[in-house]
Amino acid sequence: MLNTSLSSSEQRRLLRQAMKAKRLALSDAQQQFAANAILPHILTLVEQYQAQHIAFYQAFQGEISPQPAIDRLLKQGKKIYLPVLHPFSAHQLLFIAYQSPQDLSPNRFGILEPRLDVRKVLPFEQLDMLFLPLVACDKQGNRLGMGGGFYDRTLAQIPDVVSVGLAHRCQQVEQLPLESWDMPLQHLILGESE
Ligand SMILES: Nc1nc2c(c(=O)[nH]1)N(C=O)[C@@H](CNc1ccc(C(=O)N[C@@H](CCC(=O)O)C(=O)O)cc1)CN2
Ligand SMILES: Nc1ncnc2c1ncn2[C@@H]1O[C@H](COP(=O)(O)OP(=O)(O)OP(=O)(O)O)[C@@H](O)[C@H]1O
Repeated sequence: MLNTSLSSSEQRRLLRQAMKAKRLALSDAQQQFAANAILPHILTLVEQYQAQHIAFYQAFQGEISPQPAIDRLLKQGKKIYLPVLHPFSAHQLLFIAYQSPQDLSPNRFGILEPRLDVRKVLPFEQLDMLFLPLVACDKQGNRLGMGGGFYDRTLAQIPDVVSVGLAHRCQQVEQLPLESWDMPLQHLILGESE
């Protein structure tokens, strides 16, 4: 996978392109299968850490969907949050409480997010667990995202949060080309698509 004649940023760009295409090529049935396959692993980790305030995301462009877990954890009385693009601060995320699909509208990338309501913003330090989407990951738990640095910045600001990457098995490579600011994940849950 690594081609040493290319710079790290060029390798990362090419890997992003290839892995986004892989994700998008999965059928609806494969997506459904994978989303259900990760559900028990998510529930076990939440139980293990006794997490109360938990952030997920709304899947887009072929990302593995955490929706079955969101629905189940809401029923258990957990507090669920979703990332919202900060209105003024570039490349920063806020986490807003989520209760139902009616709370959501698309942001500038077309990703569904809760409407910004200052009363629903969670201070970073209160977040117990953060489930993150990714474009590619490796066997050491390193993560490559969409390239905005949103989650790397967030993780740098919440060093104590339990970070869990969610992905399709086909998004894992042997070793990612890394940069100094990359934040490794504590856990990785990979869904088989069939
Ligand atoms: N589901 C989900 N939500 C998420 C993320 C994510 O990766 N997945 N993010 C994780 O960071 C943040 C949003 N970051 C994003 C960064 C880049 C692009 C994107 O489509 N970039 C285009 C260029 C578009 C443009 O410049 O206008 C591209 O890569 O082609 C989308 C989301 C917050 N919410
Ligand atoms: N903690 C940080 N503080 C400031 N800048 C950062 C930080 N982390 C990453 N960046 C910047 O963000 C940009 C994108 O980083 P990178 O390509 O690693 O994003 P990514 O991990 O793919 O995206 P994301 O984290 O949003 O999923 C880089 O230019 C990097 O310098």
